Amino acid sequence: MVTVAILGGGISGLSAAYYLGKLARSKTISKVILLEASSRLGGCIDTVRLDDGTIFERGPRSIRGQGAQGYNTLQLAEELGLSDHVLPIDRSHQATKNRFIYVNRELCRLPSGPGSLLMRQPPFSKSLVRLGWREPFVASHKVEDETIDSFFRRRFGDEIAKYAIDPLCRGIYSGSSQQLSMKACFPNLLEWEQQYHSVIKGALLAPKKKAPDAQGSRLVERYKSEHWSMWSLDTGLQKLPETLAMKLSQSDQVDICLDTPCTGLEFSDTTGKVKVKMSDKHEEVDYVFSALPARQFAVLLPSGHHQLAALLRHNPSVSVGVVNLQYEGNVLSTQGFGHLVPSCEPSNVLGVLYESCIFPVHNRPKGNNTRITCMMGGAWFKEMFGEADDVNTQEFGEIAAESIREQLHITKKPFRVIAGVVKNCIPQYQVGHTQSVQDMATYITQQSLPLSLIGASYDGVSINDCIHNTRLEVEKVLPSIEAMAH
Ligand SMILES: Cc1cc2nc3c(=O)[nH]c(=O)nc-3n(C[C@H](O)[C@H](O)[C@H](O)COP(=O)(O)OP(=O)(O)OC[C@H]3O[C@@H](n4cnc5c(N)ncnc54)[C@H](O)[C@@H]3O)c2cc1C
Ligand SMILES: C=Cc1c2[nH]c(c1C)Cc1[nH]c(c(CCC(=O)O)c1C)Cc1[nH]c(c(C)c1CCC(=O)O)Cc1[nH]c(c(C)c1C=C)C2
Repeated sequence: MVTVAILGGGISGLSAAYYLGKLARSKTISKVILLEASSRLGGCIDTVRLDDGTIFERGPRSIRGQGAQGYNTLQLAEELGLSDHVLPIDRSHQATKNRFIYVNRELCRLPSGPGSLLMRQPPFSKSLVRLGWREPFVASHKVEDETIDSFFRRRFGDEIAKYAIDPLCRGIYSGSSQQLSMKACFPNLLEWEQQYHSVIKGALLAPKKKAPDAQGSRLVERYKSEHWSMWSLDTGLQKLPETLAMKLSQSDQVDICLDTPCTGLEFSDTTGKVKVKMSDKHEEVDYVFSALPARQFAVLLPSGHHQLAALLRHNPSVSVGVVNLQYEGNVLSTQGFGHLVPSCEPSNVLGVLYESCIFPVHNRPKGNNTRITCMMGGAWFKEMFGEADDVNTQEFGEIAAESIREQLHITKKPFRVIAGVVKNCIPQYQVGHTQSVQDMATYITQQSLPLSLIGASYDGVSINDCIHNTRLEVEKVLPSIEAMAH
């Protein structure tokens, strides 16, 4: 009988336990222990549910439906019985179409849809078509990897790099386009440059990916027929890890241990087993899935594996100040998903989400009120606010309220402000990241370590990526885990 340990109770760790239970042949895995350091499951997914019915997200708020990864999460939601709890947003919704950047004290709508590519919209000096038409004629470079900023500057010019790509990197990674890796974050575009000598030509000529299979999922069919773009859940995204945990706790094989940090690992050459250390005890298991942020996993490795530890330390993770604000009345004059602030602007804020517009059912049910979330820090956290452990979160609330007053012209005072810091929450895939991940895999194979690395640190930070990559990894290693039973 085989025993497995999963380190980390975020969405990746929980998905690993779920797919092991779903895909393993009956009774081959006798026990799965999932260790979570904190007193809560879900990791970055963190919904605040207030007594008056208001729902705020401190972490992710929406999941995209597109592609194999998006379909997989919808399928998971359906398997968990969450179909009737899904809050969809369709492609014609304001939150899909209206995304803004705040430049020169103005909110500027980002182009969406083919028509808007032809129009000049501030802050751009020309239409995106006129800014980008030369790209197919720009000489291509054979580079292994480079920063996102350098790629877009050389192919599309400064304006696109500054006003489209820089804020995009802030709105997904809380990161700097001058540090993030093109190969890790936008691999297709880099490939198109190599293969077609142009991103635009690649977009037009590359064979279109076959539409993924809906796998018989009714929720995926609804996504397609109702033209959804993204979705959440009626009581917030936390319901996803909560329901996963509930489902897992119905199994005799799974043991979820909260407040139980893993403090170290030891790999035995003789038995092939792994000693999983906790503060006051240990467990011997046959296989380990680490769903921890890479740098936090690095410190758990025994000293003999310093080469793997060094690779795991390649990327930093950044902290994000998250401030949820609630106002009486409908104070938002601009409807949309939110706005991002490019790094060239003199603002402490990365972006502002117009939560009431995205998911109005999460508003306080009685009365007219507005919810807004402000995010700050990220790759600039230290230079703006100092060490994440030392910040005064009240100051964050004040900065957020002031930025909202200035950027959205909301002069009313919020009646509720919830400010906090989500520490080291988004990994920054720096140049060379893809190679590091490959080197980690090679090391694990060469050393025959009974270990899988899953989670946001490796191959995509979105919830979709975390769940889908975990599923692929479980499918890949399950035969060898099952073979240990004999
Ligand atoms: C502010 C914010 C907004 C986001 N918005 C979106 C969005 O809109 N859409 C989207 O798709 N994605 C979004 N993301 C990204 C997404 O939420 C995360 O990448 C994803 O949830 C990471 O999941 P994970 O399980 O890999 O890691 P985590 O959620 O970080 O989980 C790791 C877990 O390991 C635990 N742990 C740490 N050390 C130990 C130890 N020694 N022993 C045991 N346990 C340990 C931690 O307590 C944690 O619970 C957002 C992220 C943030 C921070
Ligand atoms: C300002 C900080 C952040 C905002 N959202 C995130 C951060 C760090 C995190 C985040 N947002 C998205 C993802 C998932 C990406 C995916 O592949 O699914 C993550 C990790 C979704 C997203 N949000 C914005 C964009 C352009 C995307 C990409 C996918 C999509 O097009 O839907 C824009 C955006 N993010 C934030 C704001 C204020 C904002 C405004 C336009 C906040």
